Amino acid sequence: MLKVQNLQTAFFTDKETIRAVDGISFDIRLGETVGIVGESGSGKSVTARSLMGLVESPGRVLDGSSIQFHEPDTVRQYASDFSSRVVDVPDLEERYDVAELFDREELAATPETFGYDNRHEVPLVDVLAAYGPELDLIDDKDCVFVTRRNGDGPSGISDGFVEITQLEGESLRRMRGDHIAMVFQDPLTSLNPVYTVGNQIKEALSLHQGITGRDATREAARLLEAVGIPDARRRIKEYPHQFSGGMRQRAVIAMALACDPEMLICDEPTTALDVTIQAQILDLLDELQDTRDLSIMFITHDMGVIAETSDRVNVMYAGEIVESAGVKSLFANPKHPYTEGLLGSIPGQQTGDRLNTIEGNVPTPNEPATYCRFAPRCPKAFDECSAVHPRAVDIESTDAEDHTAACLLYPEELSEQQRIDYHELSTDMEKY
Ligand SMILES: Nc1ncnc2c1ncn2[C@@H]1O[C@H](COP(=O)(O)OP(=O)(O)OP(=O)(O)O)[C@@H](O)[C@H]1O
Ligand code: NI
Repeated sequence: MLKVQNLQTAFFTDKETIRAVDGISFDIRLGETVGIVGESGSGKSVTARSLMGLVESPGRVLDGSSIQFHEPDTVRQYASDFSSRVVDVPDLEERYDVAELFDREELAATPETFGYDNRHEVPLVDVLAAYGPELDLIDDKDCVFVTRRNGDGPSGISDGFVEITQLEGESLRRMRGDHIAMVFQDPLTSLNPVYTVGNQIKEALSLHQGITGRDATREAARLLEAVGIPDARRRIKEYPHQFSGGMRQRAVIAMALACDPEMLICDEPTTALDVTIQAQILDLLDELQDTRDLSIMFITHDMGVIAETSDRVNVMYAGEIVESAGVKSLFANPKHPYTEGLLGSIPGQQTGDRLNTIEGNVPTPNEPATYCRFAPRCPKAFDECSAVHPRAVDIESTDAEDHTAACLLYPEELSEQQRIDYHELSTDMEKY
């Protein structure tokens, strides 16, 4: 559904360049919940804002980043609404040899940037999505999405994606409302205090689904009921301040659903709520996901919440993903010392009487990562950790999902010197 590759988002301030998101890759499949977890300042919210095209100056998503939204109906709709922006992949594949593109100077990437060892394996579409304009393969302004055809016109499109980083104006607004919706920590940022809750939901219905008048009133009440607000017909006439915190967050979720999105991004949606209400909201999201086949990206700093919500998890630290795994594998077999630290700080999980938290704070990533950013806080760090940047290593998984950890302790079966070479030289594992 969503494929994020080498996403880099930086803030350019007078003083420094903050690499808030520094080359992360992950994907989200249809109907699944993917968790993003990490301490304050690790880059979770900037990741979410990047996916929504909501990064504000002095920040921007850097060239070479790719965010692909794959959903055939969406792609067909965009192809018909923005027809000058279609790129025909099979046609380009006939004209360009991917391996040769890596000889060009404009391609500031290696096959590894795209997740491949060998340049002949990299699909042209991946290069196109991130570097199409730089390589003059596609036009800078026109081409926002890429399709594979097996027939003429939008109905002939069988596969493809919308490249979100290239969207602007109307096409971006539509992606944000119609296809990806967001729920924030504080429901009051999404609700306008001077309009009734019902009117705000009706506004979203009109804007994104073209439902107006009495139909909209009926639908708004139905949505409030669906998110578990009792006496919905009466409550749509109330203002946000007449709702409790938990009810407000339910109303915000109803507003998000009024757009009928395929994907929901939840940025700490329950952090401001007390524990009982938090559990109710998590149950609600779970139920909505089942009934609507929603894909959810769930951001939290709380490993306990991850355990309850997520199918797969990406652990973020200082702008990077340091570990990625299925939720069972991550909890049963955490590999990165940072993940171990996060798991150790779940209340109720401590051994002994001292609360087990990680000392110190997330550093501001204001220079390229040439070493492990967690090393200064890591109980298992050794000298080379401050000199070599670790890359993601495949770990044997305890469930069906891929499991990777970016840490110089792995691959475990190698000697320390071999591991350092492996990370430093990006050598093929087969060499060992
Ligand atoms: N508008 C901005 N200008 C400059 N730096 C920013 C801006 N927004 C975010 N940052 C920086 O980007 C980094 C990541 O911030 P982000 O908000 O994504 O963290 P987070 O993981 O969501 O943390 P939290 O759990 O506190 O919400 C931080 O170092 C932050 O200071
Ligand atoms: Ni945040």
